[in-house]
Amino acid sequence: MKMPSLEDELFPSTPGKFKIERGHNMNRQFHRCFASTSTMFLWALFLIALTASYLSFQSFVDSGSRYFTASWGGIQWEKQVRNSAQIHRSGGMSVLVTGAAGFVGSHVSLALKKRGDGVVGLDNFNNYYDPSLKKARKSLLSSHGILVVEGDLNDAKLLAKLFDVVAFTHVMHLAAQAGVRYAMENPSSYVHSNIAGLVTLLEVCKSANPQPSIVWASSSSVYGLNEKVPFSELDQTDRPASLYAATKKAGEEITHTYNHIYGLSITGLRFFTVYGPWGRPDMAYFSFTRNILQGKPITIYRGKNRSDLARDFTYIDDIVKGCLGSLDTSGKSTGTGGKKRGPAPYRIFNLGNTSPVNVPELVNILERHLKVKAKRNIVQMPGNGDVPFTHANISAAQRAFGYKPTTDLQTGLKKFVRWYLSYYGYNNRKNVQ
Ligand SMILES: O=C(O)[C@H]1O[C@H](OP(=O)(O)OP(=O)(O)OC[C@H]2O[C@@H](n3ccc(=O)[nH]c3=O)[C@H](O)[C@@H]2O)[C@H](O)[C@@H](O)[C@@H]1O
Repeated sequence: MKMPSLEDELFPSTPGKFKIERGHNMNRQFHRCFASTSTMFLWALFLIALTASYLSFQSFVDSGSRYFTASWGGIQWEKQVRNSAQIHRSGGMSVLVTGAAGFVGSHVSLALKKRGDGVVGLDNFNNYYDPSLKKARKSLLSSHGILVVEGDLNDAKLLAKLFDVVAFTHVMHLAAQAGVRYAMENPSSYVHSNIAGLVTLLEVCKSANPQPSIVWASSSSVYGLNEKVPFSELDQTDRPASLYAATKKAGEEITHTYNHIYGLSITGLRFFTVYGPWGRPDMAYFSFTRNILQGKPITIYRGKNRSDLARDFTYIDDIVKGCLGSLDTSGKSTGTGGKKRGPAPYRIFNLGNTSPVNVPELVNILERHLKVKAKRNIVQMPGNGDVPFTHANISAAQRAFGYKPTTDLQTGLKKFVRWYLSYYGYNNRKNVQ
């Protein structure tokens, strides 16, 4: 005798069994047939209802998770983005400013808005330095009608959405992992923002229709071990002294590729140690000010043979003028639908002050403005990516858009100290990291 298979057990109404009954009673067969048809109908209905409720649940979960995990999206949000991007002057531009809650980003955003351009900011508000300072900058921008969207450069969906909502004419790309010495502590953050984030942004820009023109922040640090002064854009830049510098140099090569293949208009700006109000707490002039006011010692690095280190410190307002000049003269991208239609501009400019000041002199100026003596701790410069000096040749930027820095370190630091004291107070009541 054949043993019932597992299949037989699960499906007792096999065709064979049904066959036997059919031979005995037609009436019963009819009823059974009718009964099984209506059962099948009910089952089908049940399955349809189940599928429909599953699908609607899924879409609820999808949209719900968007609302719970992302701070962007929705009709209201799109309206805010459009308002912020609105142009209020003839011949104006709509600019996506990345790193808008950062030091340079917030200043450039305000300057653009004030002259009637549309601005939408993007910033990930990371905690490399005190995020409350970034939030305060965001509030300042918001009071001038500028929206800063919270999101990361590597979020391609968010970037694409922003370009869906606004046909940006320009991108001012200032978001980056900054800081020369921190690269030894957290190398991957430099790759994440300065390489991966840059490529994500360029991918979205190259596919946008129309393509925007891009102006972005490179760095004076790309000159690395270059000793020829002042530093010219034509000098060698293949000997970076830090991973930070290497990622900025890589950015210059990567943007060149996108210019070459896709026809994106690119301008790279090599900033020289930018300082000023609303600045970065990780930079020397800022942390020195905090320590001097708190009576704490400051560490001053010294180079080979007891030589002082020097920087071509550049005041923020001069940098802002350079950024706006670059945007105004950037020329158009030539691609559409990800295809190049002709050659597009590729430019690199130094934006410096052209008069380097050594670090002990920077401290002297701060002492005078703060009316407090610094406790100086002078040590040999550690091998952590620093370069002994920087000095910009700015003739290329001068020719291209009349760039001419006008603020010396003495004047610029006075403005910085005034801001610092009004923001933090003499007792540094706000927690500066
Ligand atoms: O020009 C640039 O491209 C770079 O300028 C700065 O980098 P850096 O010039 O090193 O600025 P600070 O960190 O403020 O240092 C200024 C000077 O003070 C010195 N320093 C710094 C910190 C310290 O505790 N002691 C000290 O003597 C440094 O060695 C350097 O000579 C910025 O931090 C970078 O993000 C930027 O890209």
